[in-house]
Order: sequence, then structure tokens, then C-alpha cells
Amino acid sequence: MATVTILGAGAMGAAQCRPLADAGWDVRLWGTRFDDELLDLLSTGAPHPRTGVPLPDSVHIYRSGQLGEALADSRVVVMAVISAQVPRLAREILEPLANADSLWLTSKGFSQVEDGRVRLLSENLRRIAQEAHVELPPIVTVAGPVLADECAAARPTAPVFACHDISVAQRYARQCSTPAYSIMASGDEVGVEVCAPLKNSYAMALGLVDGLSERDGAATHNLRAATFVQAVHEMAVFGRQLGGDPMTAAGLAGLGDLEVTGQAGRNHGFGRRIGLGASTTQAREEMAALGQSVEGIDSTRLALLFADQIGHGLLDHLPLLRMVGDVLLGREIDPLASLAKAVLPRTS
Ligand SMILES: NC(=O)C1=CN([C@@H]2O[C@H](COP(=O)(O)OP(=O)(O)OC[C@H]3O[C@@H](n4cnc5c(N)ncnc54)[C@H](OP(=O)(O)O)[C@@H]3O)[C@@H](O)[C@H]2O)C=CC1
Ligand SMILES: O=C(CO)COP(=O)(O)O
Repeated sequence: MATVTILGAGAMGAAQCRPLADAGWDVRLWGTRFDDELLDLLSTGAPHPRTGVPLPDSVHIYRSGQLGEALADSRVVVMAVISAQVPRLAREILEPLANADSLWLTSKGFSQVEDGRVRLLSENLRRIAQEAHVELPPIVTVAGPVLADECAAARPTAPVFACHDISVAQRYARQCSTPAYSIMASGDEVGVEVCAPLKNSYAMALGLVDGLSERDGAATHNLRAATFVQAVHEMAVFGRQLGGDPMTAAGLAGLGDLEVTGQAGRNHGFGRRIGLGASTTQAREEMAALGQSVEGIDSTRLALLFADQIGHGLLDHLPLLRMVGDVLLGREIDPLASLAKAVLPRTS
């Protein structure tokens, strides 16, 4: 099978090696300069500290100084670094990207360009390439409910591969699916790319509900259900405004990813800490001390900017997202009352 190069040896980059190796791909894993120590450890056969699972034996490891070698003759390049770093990394590798058959985005985030405007990550990458007079291959957004540790351990997982050209997504779904990693192909690249970072904001809201329940010793199941449904509704509204299919929010990329992230994701853990009484800064520090990145903090800010930029009254339809934004900014609000106001149906 052809060569695939995964860029970023964090939890997800390392986890993605498992299904691709099992599907018979020649897998290369490249780590950023932050990952060199991690790669030294992984090359001994030790488990990845963030997933608890070792790499498959067949994976070739490349250290930060070996980016060119890692990309040489690679047919597929997978971005698995934190989303904020994807554009910078892409700028460095435009030529090998142009020679690949496709670029996959595992990173989940929006992207802010130099003039302050917000774009979808894929849109920003195409703009960067265009400015450099380079043509990118098709972009495939890899999303859906995929917790890294379960994926790495080949536990049953249902990712979504989305591409404007659905035949590209279908081809990779055929070539990369395994009994444990069964890919759903989608032609709704926009809808999937909107859901991927938005569900992080909403997983924080679910964490907040759970933290409040723990803090008060009182059940909040009803409020949680209303929060969940409002979150799916807002993902659908946001996606539709950008030309995506609103039904995507009701599938694996929206509802499905919200379910796992809102149960066991890092964004949920961050929201739960705030519900328990931590400030945003304290919650962020506690997560950092555990070595856990919380991308929803930045992507909530960008999502709100993006919605404002899109206009057409979109922000008015996103009360839950605005509420999460208020919490992140440390605004003096009663979280339980504010959540209830954002998600309970209004009678007038
Ligand atoms: N974990 C999961 O379950 C899933 C994650 N994702 C997405 O995958 C992406 C990566 O997440 P994940 O692997 O979990 O996160 P990790 O924090 O485990 O790893 C992030 C990766 O980005 C690197 N990185 C950190 N800072 C920088 C920087 N300044 N410049 C370049 N690279 C940097 C990290 O290096 P270092 O290791 O030194 O921190 C690591 O390679 C995210 O966008 C996430 O949303 C998608 C699906 C599931
Ligand atoms: O995206 C994820 C699962 O699909 C993981 O989310 P977290 O970044 O919150 O852990």
C-alpha cells in the first residue's frame, strides 16, 4: 500500500497510526520539536503517555529535523498538530503537499487570518497555497467521534472522512477502513468542518452542567439533555449558514462527536472544572498540568468572531455558544441560570 505521513505525534497523531497500519498503509509519524522526547520514548516500544498505547511495530518514526525525509514520496499527508499551528506548518511544506494525492485534516479548529478574519481551516490552507501559486490536492476532513486512546487500541470507532468530492472520501473510506475503524464518507466538507471545532465549545457546556451538578449535589439530567439538543441545533444552523448540510449536525460528525467529547473529552474536563467552581485560568492551568490541550477555548472565541463576521443574525441563533463565550471571558454570570436561559425553549 502507499505511504501516508502523519504530522504531529500527540495523542491523535499517534492514535491514527493504528488503523492505517492495520489497513496496510506504510505509515510514517513525524513529531514537532515538542515531540522529540516523546518519539525517543515511543521508539523503545513504550506506550504513548497520552493514550497508554504503543505505536504499531511497522510505523516509521521521524524526528523534528527530518520533515523533508518524512514527506518524501508520501501520497497522503495528515495534519495532526494542534489546529492553531496547522497554517504555519502547511506554509513550510507546500511543495510536498502539492505533490501528494490528498491532504487530511485531523486537527479540529477554525483559523484566523492576518487581517483578523476567521475562516474554515481548509479554506485558509487553500488561500495560503493560492498566494504561493501552489495547487493543493483534495482536502479530506477527518472528524467524528474518535477518542485517541480508543482508536489507538483498535476499539470500535466510526470516523467521518469528508471531502467536497465525495468520490475521494469514498475511496479512502474503502482503503482505510478496518473491522475496528469503519469510516463513513461524506461530501459535506463544510458541515463536517464546522461541527469538528464547535462540538468542543458545546462539550465544555456539557462539562459545565456536570460540574454544577457535582458541586450542588443535585441532578441536572434535564438541563443536560436540553443543552445537548440546543448544541446540535446550533451546529446545524452554523453549518447551514456556510452552505453545509444541516443534517450533518445530527450525524456522527456533530451529535456523535459531541456525545464522546461531552462524556470523556478534554473540553468536557475543562468545563466540568469551571462548573465545580474553578476560574477559567485555574481550569486551564489544571488541564495544562495534566498535559492536556483544550482547543475549545480558542475555537469558541474564533467561532463567535466568525459568526459575527458571517452576519445575517447568526449570533442571535447561537445563545449557547455566546453563553460559553461569556464563561470563558470570566464574565460575572450565574452559570446555572445562564445555561437554562440559553437552552430551555422560550414560550414567547
Ligand atoms: N485526542 C483526541 O481524541 C482527538 C484529537 N483530535 C484533534 O487532533 C489535533 C491534535 O490533538 P491531540 O493529538 O489530541 O493533541 P496533543 O496535545 O496530544 O498533541 C498536539 C500536537 O501538536 C503539537 N504542538 C503543540 N504545540 C505546538 C506548536 N506550537 N507548534 C507545532 N506543534 C505543536 C504537539 O506537540 P506536543 O506533543 O509536544 O504537545 C503534538 O504533536 C487537535 O486539533 C484535536 O482537536 C481529533 C480527534 C480526536
Ligand atoms: O475530538 C475529540 C473526540 O472526537 C476529542 O476531544 P477533546 O479534545 O475534548 O479530548
